Amino acid sequence: TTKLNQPPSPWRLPVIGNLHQVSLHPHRAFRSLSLRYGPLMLLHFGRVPTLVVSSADAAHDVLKTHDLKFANRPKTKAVDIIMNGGRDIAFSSYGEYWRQMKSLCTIHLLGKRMVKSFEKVREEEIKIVIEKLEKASSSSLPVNLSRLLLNMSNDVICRVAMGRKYSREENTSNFENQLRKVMELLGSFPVGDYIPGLAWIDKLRGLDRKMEEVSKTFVEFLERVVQEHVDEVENKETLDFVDILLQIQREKTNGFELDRSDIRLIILDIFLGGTTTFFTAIDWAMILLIRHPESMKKLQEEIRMYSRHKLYVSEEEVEDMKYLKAVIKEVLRLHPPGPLLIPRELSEDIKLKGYDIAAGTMVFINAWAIHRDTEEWGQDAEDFKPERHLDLSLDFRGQDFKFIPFGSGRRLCPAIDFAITLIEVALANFVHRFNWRVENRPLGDDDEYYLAETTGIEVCRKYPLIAFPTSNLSTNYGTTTKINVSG
Ligand code: HEM
Repeated sequence: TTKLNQPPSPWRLPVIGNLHQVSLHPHRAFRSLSLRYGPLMLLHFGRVPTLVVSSADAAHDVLKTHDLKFANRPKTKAVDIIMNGGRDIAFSSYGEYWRQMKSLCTIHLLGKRMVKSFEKVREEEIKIVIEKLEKASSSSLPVNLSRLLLNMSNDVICRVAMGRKYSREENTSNFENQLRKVMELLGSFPVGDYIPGLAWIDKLRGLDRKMEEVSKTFVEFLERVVQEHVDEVENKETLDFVDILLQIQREKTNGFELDRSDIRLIILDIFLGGTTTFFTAIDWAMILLIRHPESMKKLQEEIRMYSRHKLYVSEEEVEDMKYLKAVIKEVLRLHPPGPLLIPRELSEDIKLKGYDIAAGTMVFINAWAIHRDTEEWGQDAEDFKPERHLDLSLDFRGQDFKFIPFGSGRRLCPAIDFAITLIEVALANFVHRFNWRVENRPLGDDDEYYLAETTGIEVCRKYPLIAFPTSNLSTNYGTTTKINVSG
């Protein structure tokens, strides 16, 4: 090792390495360290060498120049138990199986034509939220907007993936709780992954048992859903993801060989990839707009210009709204739902910017830090300023390495259109129909409260957004079905 030129590393402790420096907010801890040690920094999580990438230039080298070599995901115990040994899209190693599953999802499930086919589902679910907001508005009561947005995200994904809501109406709490448990366990920190000698601690904490339990519950639930689809006889107007996957299984479309466990894993992946990310993006967008009234006003004016006299802003109208798109880009810049993307693993030894990086190194791309880099974004990089995107042709599809909320390269998120379409139309409607306010905090700690983050790899706002909607319409709404779309 004396001959190797390794990237700079902070001082580390025996056995645990740099684990004590990670903190509850790894993206923040990594940025502080990278300001001292540079944009390519080598840490050690127990026995696992871990490269942290914190500049657009270094991200370009990893995600573009050496994309193929960085295309694996690290295997963790949680992935192994819950995701069936990582035989799925998000976690499996780069290879033939992953290639097949990803192209199947990109083309058959998440392509533009499919996204369009679910327009009605989005509209219905957004109107359900609008109806609740109208009720709160007429009685001047606050709503737990975060809860409403999370339910909406869940319900859209449920209907798109499985044809109906397996949710609150019938025991959803069960389904939603299980989903939350999976997320928590996938983001948990099994000590044994990094320090094998201490794997007994995970057993003692009951982590292994919880993972096995949650995996079993999900297999049973998803198996029931797939079987219900097999047993269905009626011809459906709109096919959901399970229908399409079963069709592909029957017809072996494009040579895809799918078994039941593949179908179950794809659906689970869609839930894991979709639910919190949608919710997180809209939740941040709402609080940032509420706290920046000048941006809120500009956005409301733009929406009114394109959709005057309409009760519902359609997806077609949203297409031309440049300021709305700039707002969403700014939200994803400041608060990417996956601030460190999803970790990668290097498959062979390479040289990167003159440094030697060994095969097996785990890699975090600190998108959060890159999105706030003053060299790339200017001195006001920390400020919420949607205007900065109006003159930039910068896109989030993985070509501009200073802006990578959906990642880049082979592992790019396959659901960009799917995600952005819902975020745009939902935000346009909530902002168009209502004026919003939140109460000032009695202790004057507004920033600490409203901008606080959860811990872990997927980061949302910590505290629920309790807000007061005031309807912009005098119309009274009874039920969702009475809402007149054309106005
Ligand atoms: C605002 C919404 C979303 C954001 C910000 C987001 C972000 C990301 C990121 C950062 C990655 C990792 C990329 C990389 O390693 O380079 C990813 C991967 C992935 N996302 Fe998304 N995502 C969103 C919505 C969704 C939705 C709605 C779905 C499913 C319907 C989804 C499914 C996936 C899947 C399956 C992968 C794994 C791809 C692979 O490993 O090849 N995502 N996403």
